[in-house]
Amino acid sequence: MGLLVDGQWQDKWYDTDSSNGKFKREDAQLRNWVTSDGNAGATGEGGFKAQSNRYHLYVSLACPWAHRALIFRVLKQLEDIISVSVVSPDMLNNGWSFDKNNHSTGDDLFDSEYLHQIYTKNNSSYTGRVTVPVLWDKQQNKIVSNESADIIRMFNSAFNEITGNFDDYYPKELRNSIDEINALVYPNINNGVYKTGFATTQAAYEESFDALFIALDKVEEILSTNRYLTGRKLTEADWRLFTTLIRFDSVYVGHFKCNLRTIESYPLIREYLRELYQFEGIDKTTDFYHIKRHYYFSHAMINPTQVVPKGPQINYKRAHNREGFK
Ligand SMILES: N[C@@H](CCC(=O)N[C@@H](CS)C(=O)NCC(=O)O)C(=O)O
Repeated sequence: MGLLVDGQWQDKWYDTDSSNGKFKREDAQLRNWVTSDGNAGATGEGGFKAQSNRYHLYVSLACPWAHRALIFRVLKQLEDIISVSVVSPDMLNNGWSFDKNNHSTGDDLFDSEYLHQIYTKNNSSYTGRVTVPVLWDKQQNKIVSNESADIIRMFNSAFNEITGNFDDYYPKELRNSIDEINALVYPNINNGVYKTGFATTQAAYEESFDALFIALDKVEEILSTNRYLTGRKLTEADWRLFTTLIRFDSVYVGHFKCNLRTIESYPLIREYLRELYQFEGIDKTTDFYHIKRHYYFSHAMINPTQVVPKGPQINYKRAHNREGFK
């Protein structure tokens, strides 16, 4: 675990001393957009036109943020258009690696050993954390984006003319509701589990723990009247929540001490989670070996023995009861 400083790799854990034990996630720095015509998107520079076989996605199958991108690649039928390399689940002294002997596909573009080499290929004096997902432009040999929230919006619409898939997970009429749900889910749940698990003081831990379960209770309440988070239509907001829910009972309950309740103990969320998991193509984006191995083996500061738990045994494929909801 570490980061790049002026292009040099430094092995360092997150600094929580300067924030009273609170984990603060660094903002993604590389924020260009692939667009259908190559014009600049909401942030960054232009020049990234949607084209078949031009872009490559670097992911970890363990990571909830990278998982979003993989899900949108499947939902939007981009599998033949955007290629993928998967890092090893073990993120140790050199950060994410491409060790083919340890469950990585290898780096299909440059055969690099570590993901930080992709960041320095893009900018030889880069300073910052080396995170997944990364969207790489094979034509210009540079990083388009390392922000999953942006990457899923690009995938949602930029390639529509190429794939003929016009499914819209961020439709105009629902944008306000989606943004509202994201504002509840991101800080309290998606990032909330990390804030809880990486807290290094009791007070910081309890603060995010409480906020996390208040937010999950709120989600349970929403799902009592709505099939999906914003109503009848499955949107980006649901997929953003899904990647945390599917890791929750296997990892966050134990490893991150998010143990007031399990997802299996929420009568509505557990069914909703199954519905999303059973959506076509989603199970193949979800890998519980990578998920459990990454967290329990890589965070030696939290789990020094690196022993990975065998359970829990949960059948995400059993029938769910969400069909009745309108
Ligand atoms: N804002 C980023 C966050 C990505 C992120 O933090 N990924 C984690 C893996 S789950 C990572 O690569 N962490 C490495 C590190 O922090 O050094 C996004 O959503 O794309």
